[in-house]
Amino acid sequence: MITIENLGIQFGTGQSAIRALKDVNLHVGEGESYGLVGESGSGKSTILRAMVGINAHWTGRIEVDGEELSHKRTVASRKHMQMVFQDPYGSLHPRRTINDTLKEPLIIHKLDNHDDRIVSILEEVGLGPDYRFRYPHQLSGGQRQRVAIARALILEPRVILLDEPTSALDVSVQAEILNLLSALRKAHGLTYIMVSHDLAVVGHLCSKIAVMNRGEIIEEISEEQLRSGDVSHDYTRQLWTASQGYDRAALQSFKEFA
Ligand SMILES: Nc1ncnc2c1ncn2[C@@H]1O[C@H](COP(=O)(O)OP(=O)(O)OP(=O)(O)O)[C@@H](O)[C@H]1O
Repeated sequence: MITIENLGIQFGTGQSAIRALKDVNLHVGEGESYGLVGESGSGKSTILRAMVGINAHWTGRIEVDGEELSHKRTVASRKHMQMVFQDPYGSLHPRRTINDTLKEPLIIHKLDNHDDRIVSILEEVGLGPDYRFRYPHQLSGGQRQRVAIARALILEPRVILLDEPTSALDVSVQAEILNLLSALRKAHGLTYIMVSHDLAVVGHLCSKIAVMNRGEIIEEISEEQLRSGDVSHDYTRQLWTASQGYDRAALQSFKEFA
């Protein structure tokens, strides 16, 4: 479904140039959920931004659903690949009702039956029709992120790119949103790429995970490796230990205390 070959991006020139991506290669099968983890600045979001055309000066090859992407995306080509951002408040217009927010992509992409589509998508993301004419500030963080997911889903895309979709939320709400994303993927046969700096969050949703460091994928790990911790790269092991994190640390300190 998604194939990326030798993807490279440089920001700036000369001495101040940053090679944000260096020959990134990855493949995501149809209906799969693929995670990108790594510390801040490792290049995770840059991959998603190149795919949706926000970063347009990439080199290499990106193929989605059998179509090779050009550097400039057309409206039609954007419909099938939607992105959900980290900050649901920042990504929703404060003076637009939820109805207006959900209607906008339908108008841009010339889809009909606006009312039916809006009511049904709100229900799918767990928000009843009462929310339809509210403004973002009248919703909780989790509810706002549900609206952002509805906005992506209303165009019936095949691919959704998730850029830290839960990191602005409380831990209990994070799990709800991850469960919702997982259910939607199964119900609609969606393909996901999800970025996070947290291996535990990505592990909740993804069956394959690429670990990034300084613009490169240094290791790709499977669900089984994630469970067992059988990883080869030291950096991946550090991330894995941190994700097992606090139970073990707590146990260790308990032993020391005893
Ligand atoms: N538009 C830009 N102009 C200049 N440098 C950029 C730009 N976008 C990203 N970078 C740089 O590219 C590198 C990768 O950034 P990117 O946002 O992809 O990292 P990330 O792994 O997603 O980190 P984070 O988790 O903090 O979002 C960083 O060094 C960043 O400063």
